[in-house]
Amino acid sequence: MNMGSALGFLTRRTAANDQSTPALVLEGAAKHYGTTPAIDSLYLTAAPGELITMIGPSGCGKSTALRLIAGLERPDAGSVRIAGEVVAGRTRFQPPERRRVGLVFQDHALFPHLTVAQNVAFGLHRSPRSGRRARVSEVLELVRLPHLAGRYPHELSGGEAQRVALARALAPQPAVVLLDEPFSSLDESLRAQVRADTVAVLRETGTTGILVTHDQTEALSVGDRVIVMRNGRMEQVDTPERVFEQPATRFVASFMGDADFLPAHVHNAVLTCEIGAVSTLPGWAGADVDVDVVLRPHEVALAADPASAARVVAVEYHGPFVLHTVRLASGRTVRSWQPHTVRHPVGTAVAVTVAPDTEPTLLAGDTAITSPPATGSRVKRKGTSATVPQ
Ligand SMILES: Nc1ncnc2c1ncn2[C@@H]1O[C@H](COP(=O)(O)OP(=O)(O)OP(=O)(O)O)[C@@H](O)[C@H]1O
Repeated sequence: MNMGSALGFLTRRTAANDQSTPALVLEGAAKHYGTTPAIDSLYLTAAPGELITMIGPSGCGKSTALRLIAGLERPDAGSVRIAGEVVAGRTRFQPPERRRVGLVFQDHALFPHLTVAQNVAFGLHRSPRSGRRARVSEVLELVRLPHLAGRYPHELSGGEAQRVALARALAPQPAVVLLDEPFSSLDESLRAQVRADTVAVLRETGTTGILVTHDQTEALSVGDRVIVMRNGRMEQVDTPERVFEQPATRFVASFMGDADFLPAHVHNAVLTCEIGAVSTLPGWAGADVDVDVVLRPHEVALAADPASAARVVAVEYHGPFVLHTVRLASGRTVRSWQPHTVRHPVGTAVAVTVAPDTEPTLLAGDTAITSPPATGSRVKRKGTSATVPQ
């Protein structure tokens, strides 16, 4: 049964879901440990009901960001506002239990000595006693576990425990639910189902969620927006499509999916690189400039060609597709996805081209550009630099 479709009668939109008030606002929130900035001036506005995924390398500050929002850490600077209320700022600090925030962790963090129902009721100690039992039943219904109300955590499967953790987080009707790698302890087949169920419940209840993940596919497929973090900063906050198709920086391009970078040149509005013409760039007619072009494996086409200097150097079978790595004449490599029936053996000479209609990202230095750099500015390429002609 699709859990989302069964939930209509349980939907309860809260004051926090007032569409005019952002569920969460970070304004310059920062946190240092000693001299290390774990979080460096974060700005974010999350709309009611929005689901935002957060991804970045280990140590980039994802958990610290969640801890600041939850009230488990005090910001050194900036403020945190939840459903219109300042909960951390220059003169104010609300402890976690006074914030309208729910938490779901990777390890579920259920109390082992309490039953499922008691775990869910735990967050309701501020609610009138009379309504608690009904609310516990309601959220257990929401996660499809009313029949397990009397069980203890050790009697639950991983997926069930995660749904109880979600029910507990949602019981007090928080304005924001923070989910810190909630599915990473589940095995792969279960993960997809629990993830779909969790997203359905968040959507159905109109709850705003910030979900930290290490999984790129999860970040792109679950989020209305994706935050890509790096070194305590938000490198890009954007829709999944733009994060993948129009990465703002070299780092985002390489972190979110496979990407290869080739030196390229724009002249007469045509972008060319070692493998030939890539695309035309209307609006770049006057530009004569060096850039780097970002190529993703699905954008690179291959054809056996004995006359080509490019050689296949690795072939990886991934099931639905086969990843070919090709060394070009320059020694640089690019990767190409081929359908699962296509296998160019290692050593095959191949012609490499860019798939038609590709609109690749261009980089000047580490930053993506969508228009020609200003005349006379310096365009830095990794390891080189060039001056845009006057
Ligand atoms: N209590 C602490 N004391 C000192 N340094 C800390 C503390 N907590 C985190 N840090 C440091 O702050 C930085 C950010 O850590 P954080 O746990 O937020 O990263 P993360 O992105 O969640 O990492 P991961 O993906 O590995 O969980 C790291 O350099 C970490 O070593």
